[in-house]
Amino acid sequence: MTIDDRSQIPSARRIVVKVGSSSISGENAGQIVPLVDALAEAHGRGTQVILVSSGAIATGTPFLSLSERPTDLATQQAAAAVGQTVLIYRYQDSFDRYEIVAGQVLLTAGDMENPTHRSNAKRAMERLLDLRILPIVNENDTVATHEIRFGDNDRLAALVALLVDADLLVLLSDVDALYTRPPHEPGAERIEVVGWDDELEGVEIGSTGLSGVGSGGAVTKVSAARQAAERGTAVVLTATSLVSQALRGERVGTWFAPAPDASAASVPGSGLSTGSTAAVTSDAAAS
Ligand SMILES: Nc1ncnc2c1ncn2[C@@H]1O[C@H](COP(=O)(O)OP(=O)(O)O)[C@@H](O)[C@H]1O
Ligand SMILES: N[C@@H](CCC(=O)OP(=O)(O)O)C(=O)O
Repeated sequence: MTIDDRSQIPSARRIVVKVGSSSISGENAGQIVPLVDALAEAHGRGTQVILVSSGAIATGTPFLSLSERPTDLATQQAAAAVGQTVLIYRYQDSFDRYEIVAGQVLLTAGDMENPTHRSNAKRAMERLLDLRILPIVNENDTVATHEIRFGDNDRLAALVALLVDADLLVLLSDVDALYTRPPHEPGAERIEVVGWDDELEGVEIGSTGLSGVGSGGAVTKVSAARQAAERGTAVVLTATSLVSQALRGERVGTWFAPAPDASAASVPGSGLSTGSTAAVTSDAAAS
């Protein structure tokens, strides 16, 4: 189904929620519990929920006795190998409170481009959802290389949303919305709605935030949101602390309106769509 408005979110059939490293690692590791509460609430009303979670490298870093996120690929892979198991344990421990079983799915960019791997991933995901298991997806960091890495999980989340034909993609971050400029800068204003085909004229989108933990920043979030919206999947970009309000359909974050005729904007066979900029519009114009 097409979700045209936030108020329809509670009746979504299938949603993908993406959370970034900065929101669920380090001093924010405690945010896993309220995140799981919100996902369990949606799961409990019959929505099929897929979580795309970053955080393997950030979670693993202290276990390697490193004080900062490693910069070289091999140490990132080592940190991810250690951190991914800890991360999944933390999620499952929290989902146990609701008797929800999670399933780990690790994907690479190559998997999404290779038709056989892609259909294998789709089949596995569909089966997990049929079985009422909640898939937790991350990039397969230990086998990915610089050339094939997604580079950020925002794009991975958009690809997963398209793969499983989700009604809604929720991109969570450490800021509550997309702003007209990096939110710590003076004069930054919250953007309520972005039309699927408008240009973000005058909007300054920075890379990663002050935490130094994430890797994508708002650039990758806007790009991922556009890719999904152009293909007809609605997107909410908001803070991890507002996920339960977002999933209840409250007016939080930035709403990326889905294209009414998704096929018109797509590139056949690529799984992605064209266009590199989005636009700020008034609420009335875009919704
Ligand atoms: N125009 C903007 N609107 C919102 N956030 C922005 C903007 N420009 C830069 N950012 C930054 O992007 C950061 C989110 O990206 P990142 O740190 O990679 O987080 P995550 O780990 O959640 O992916 C925010 O902390 C914010 O400071
Ligand atoms: N796959 C990596 C994600 C890298 C990353 O930091 O992504 P993000 O926090 O979404 O910007 C990990 O789990 O550490």
